[in-house]
Amino acid sequence: MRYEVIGPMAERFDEVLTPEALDFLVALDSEFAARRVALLDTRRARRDRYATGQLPDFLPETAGIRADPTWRVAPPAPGLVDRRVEITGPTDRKMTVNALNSGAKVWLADFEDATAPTWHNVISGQLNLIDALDRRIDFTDPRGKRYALGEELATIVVRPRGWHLVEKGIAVDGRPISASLVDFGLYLFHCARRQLDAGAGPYFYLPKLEGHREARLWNDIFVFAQRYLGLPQGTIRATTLIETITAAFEMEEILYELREHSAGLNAGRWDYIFSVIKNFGQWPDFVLPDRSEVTMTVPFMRAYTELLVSTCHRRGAHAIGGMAAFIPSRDPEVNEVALGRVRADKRREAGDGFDGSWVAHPGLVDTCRAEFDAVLGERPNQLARLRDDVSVTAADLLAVDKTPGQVTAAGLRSNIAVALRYVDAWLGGTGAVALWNLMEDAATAEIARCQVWQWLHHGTPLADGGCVTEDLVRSILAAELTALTTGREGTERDRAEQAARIVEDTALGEDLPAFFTTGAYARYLRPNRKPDLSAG
Ligand SMILES: CC(=O)SCCNC(=O)CCNC(=O)[C@H](O)C(C)(C)COP(=O)(O)OP(=O)(O)OC[C@H]1O[C@@H](n2cnc3c(N)ncnc32)[C@H](O)[C@@H]1OP(=O)(O)O
Ligand SMILES: O=CC(=O)O
Ligand SMILES: [Mg+2]
Repeated sequence: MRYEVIGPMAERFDEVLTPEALDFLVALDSEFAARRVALLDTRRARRDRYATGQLPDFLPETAGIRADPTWRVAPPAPGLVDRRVEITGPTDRKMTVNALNSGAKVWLADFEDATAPTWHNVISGQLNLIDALDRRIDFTDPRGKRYALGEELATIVVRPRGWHLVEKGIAVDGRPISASLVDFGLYLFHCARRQLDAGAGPYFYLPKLEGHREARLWNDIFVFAQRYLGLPQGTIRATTLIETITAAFEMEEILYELREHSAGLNAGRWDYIFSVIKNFGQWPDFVLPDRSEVTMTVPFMRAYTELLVSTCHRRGAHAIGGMAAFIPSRDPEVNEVALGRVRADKRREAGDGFDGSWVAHPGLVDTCRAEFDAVLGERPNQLARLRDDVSVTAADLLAVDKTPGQVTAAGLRSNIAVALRYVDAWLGGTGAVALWNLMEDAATAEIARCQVWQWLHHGTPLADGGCVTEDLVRSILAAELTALTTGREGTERDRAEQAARIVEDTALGEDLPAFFTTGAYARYLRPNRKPDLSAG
């Protein structure tokens, strides 16, 4: 097999893209690329079945795994015993230093929801991880602010991109390679030994899995990679995000497949909501109210998190909570509301038995820690707290019609504005942004554009009068585009117009595309350093 590096070699990229590291990626690709493609076909077929009215259920063929009380996942690895606060964020240099110094126990170094997958972001992110482990990442920014690693650093857990994405910057036999394999493979190749030397290990978060066969693929990749690199089997640890409705029916099986390498499950709430709309959005019983009303306490979300905690603890695995999207604000009143919402969210999670949770911003670390401290005290986790009181059925997981709330004109406008502005930022190379006091990333933007599609598809009535029509959506999109482009010239203006086209293509069509990122990446993000504005 022949590889070709298509992305340009910026300064020091040769330290990441060494011949040996590229050989490793090729070995991963030749062993696993076909299985990835087959699993993506399975995803499509499953979605087609849901389109004909079938609903998911717990699998009869794996009932034995669920009924067997004897198996457990591996005990927590060094650095992953106490995970009461985890900060997430992209891997640019400043965020890397800030996240590692934030006081959180874990940093989820994100190549997924929080990163726009430009070639530059992907490779420089890997370089930053290497530099952080070598403690040569300190720098002074143009404002004169000094960034330097402190003494007590968060444990790094890398989240590679999901199976749906490819990386065009590296081709194997003329095809773009799987983005998951690039992010996983480069990090493992360069950083596994560095992490072991530092007393931790190569740890991962696995995003957007749709079932246990995808977990089995990851497990087989881990076994192969450890053998290839001479690492003891079981060195890698992975926390799987349960962020699709289909994976919610296979939590036990996912833990089982990965058990030697598993570090638990995480409640990826935003992609979860996206997945519910994506899979069942065409059915009237699944129409959701305004995004702000789909909270963690509505019945179908509550069922999902309760099942997650009880499943994890029965198997000795960490249950990690999700992201409250509120971020600190410089406006004291707004800030107080945001902190209050985050506090309530983390209090509920700690009380429910989660072992820790996520924050999106260093300013929220203390809030999250205080809530988990109040429940955990000196204990590093609450794995011993079995939730035998929990009993969740398939109907509970699918009780979307019990979600209270309304669809409003403001909710529709907000979704259109968020989708447009987020996609615009993403095309410009930024994968997480603050919009109207909320953290928005790929998962939340997917909800926004899918809700527009869903309401349009059903001609959903608006609580304020009228209903959602194509004319209405187009007129709001046009107004939001005007607002966004005011004062912009040239390529900046072109980028906003591209973003509007992406929103149109992925929210206004007859069919609902599975991800906006796949088409937008194929068409607009070229593996050159600057976003390519000549496409379309
Ligand atoms: C659905 C999911 O998957 S959730 C997980 C994926 N999403 C994320 O990880 C989002 C992470 N959060 C972020 O990217 C950022 O917080 C944003 C974009 C939402 C807001 O960032 P900003 O606009 O820079 O916020 P703000 O100005 O308040 O930041 C203050 C400081 O904190 C830093 N900071 C903010 N968030 C983070 C973070 N997550 N990690 C590290 N540093 C951070 C900023 O870099 C800034 O540093 P500086 O003072 O040295 O310049
Ligand atoms: O990745 C997390 C999510 O909520 O989505
Ligand atoms: Mg997600």
